[in-house]
Formats: sequence, C-alpha cells, structure tokens
Amino acid sequence: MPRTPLMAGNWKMNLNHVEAVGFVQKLAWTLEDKKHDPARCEVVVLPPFTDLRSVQTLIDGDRLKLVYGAQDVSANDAGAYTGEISAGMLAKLGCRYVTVGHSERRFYHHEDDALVNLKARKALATGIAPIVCVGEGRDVRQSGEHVAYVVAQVHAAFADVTAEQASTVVVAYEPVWAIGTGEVATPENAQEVCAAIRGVVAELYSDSVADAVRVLYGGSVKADNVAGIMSQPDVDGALVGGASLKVDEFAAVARFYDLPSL
Ligand SMILES: O=C(CO)COP(=O)(O)O
Repeated sequence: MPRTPLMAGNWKMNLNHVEAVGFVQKLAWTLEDKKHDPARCEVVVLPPFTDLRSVQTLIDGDRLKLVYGAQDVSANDAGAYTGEISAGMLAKLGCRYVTVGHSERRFYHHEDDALVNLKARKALATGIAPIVCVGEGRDVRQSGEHVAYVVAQVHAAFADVTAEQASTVVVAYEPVWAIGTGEVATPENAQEVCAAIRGVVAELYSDSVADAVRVLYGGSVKADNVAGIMSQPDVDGALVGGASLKVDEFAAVARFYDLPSL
C-alpha cells in the first residue's frame, strides 16, 4: 500500500490545555512502551484550539512521535471575523491536519458543501492537509441513497483543488448515525462507501492521486471493533471521537497497524 495509514483522535470540545498536556504525555509514553512504529501509522491528535500551543510545545520540545492538528479553520485569511482562526495561524502553530466539514459543524453551524470546500482550500494553501468529513444521516441511509449522497459531498469538497493538493487530502467517511451512538458501520458498509470515495478521486484526477489519498472511517470506532473495519482495502485508518479521550483505548486503536498479523 503506497499510503501511510492514519489514526486521528478528534477530541471535540473536551480536555483543557492542562489536561491535554497530561494526556499527550501519557499517550506518547504508552505508544513508545508498546513499541509503536510511526512509519506504519501516523497517530494524530486534534485538540481544541486553546490546547494547541501547549501540545505543540510538548510534542516539539520532547520530540514525541505524535502529530497534531485542529478541528476547524476559517474560510477567511484575516480581518474582522470575530472568533475565527485562520489557516495561517494554524500553520504557524505547526498543525499538520485540520478537520473540515465535520457533521457536527454542518449541523450546529449550518456549514454547507461550498463552505467546506473553501475551508479545505484555505488549509491546502498553507500546507495543512484537510481531513474532509463526509457522511449520510440515518434517513439517507434508510433510503438507500448513501453512496450518491457521499459522492456528491466529495465532488463538492474537491472543487478547484489541484491534483498536487488533492493527493494530500484525507477524506473521513463518518456516517452520522454511527457517531457517538455505539452503532458502528459494518466493515462491508465502510468499504462500500470508502471505495466510492476513492473512485470519485480517480475520476476527478487520476488513479495515482486516488492511490495517494487516505480514506478514513469514523463513527463509534473502539479497540474492539477497529480490526474488522481496518481490514478493508479502501479504509486507511480511523477518525476517532469518544475512544480518543481514553489513553489506553486510543493507543490500542492507534497500534492496530503495528500488530504482527498484518
Ligand atoms: O465524530 C467522530 C470523530 O470525528 C466519531 O465520534 P465517535 O467515535 O465518538 O463516534
């Protein structure tokens, strides 16, 4: 497989900067203790904005083998946008990734596909890889239109993204009905949609770009269900919510690609 798998912990609005420091230290020690090989899988934490400086200082200062990023980015570069954080600010803090279009932002903040595309392009322009979140709600899943729904979201997310930029994009398939519900998608469900996502990238760009793009699954991923989903050929890792807030649980998920069975 040409692409390095990625396990990302989306902390959402949890852990203040003091708690974040303790958590990241313990996560790094746990992974080191278990001989995690970063070449096999990139392990990423996505803390709240207010934690980023502390996390940067810790990871850089102690050369911890962890990567960090943010959970959202502004669609604007600078100026009178109260409360917003620009891609340039995140890049200056050393963020390598940022989630855009998470279903919670689409729902609570009414973010649409056009805004998600703009945010992804702002991230790409500063060298940050967007983790573009897509996924259908329960009604769409029940109607059987889930593949078409997600394919449309992916098309929109890649608008005006160059082939060179596209190969660095990460797409996270997070069916809304699986987020925080304990109702994880079956490996076959995840594979069906993740393969369709890669198919869109191949159609928009080329097979080599599609081969480079990492497609993650997210939604109730835990240590005891990660293996089935990750065994699918088009799933390259996970975007983890609740289970990323427990060091041992997240470390167990993150270590999946270290296991000798693979
Ligand atoms: O939304 C998610 C990650 O972005 C998934 O959350 P859970 O893992 O808590 O279901």
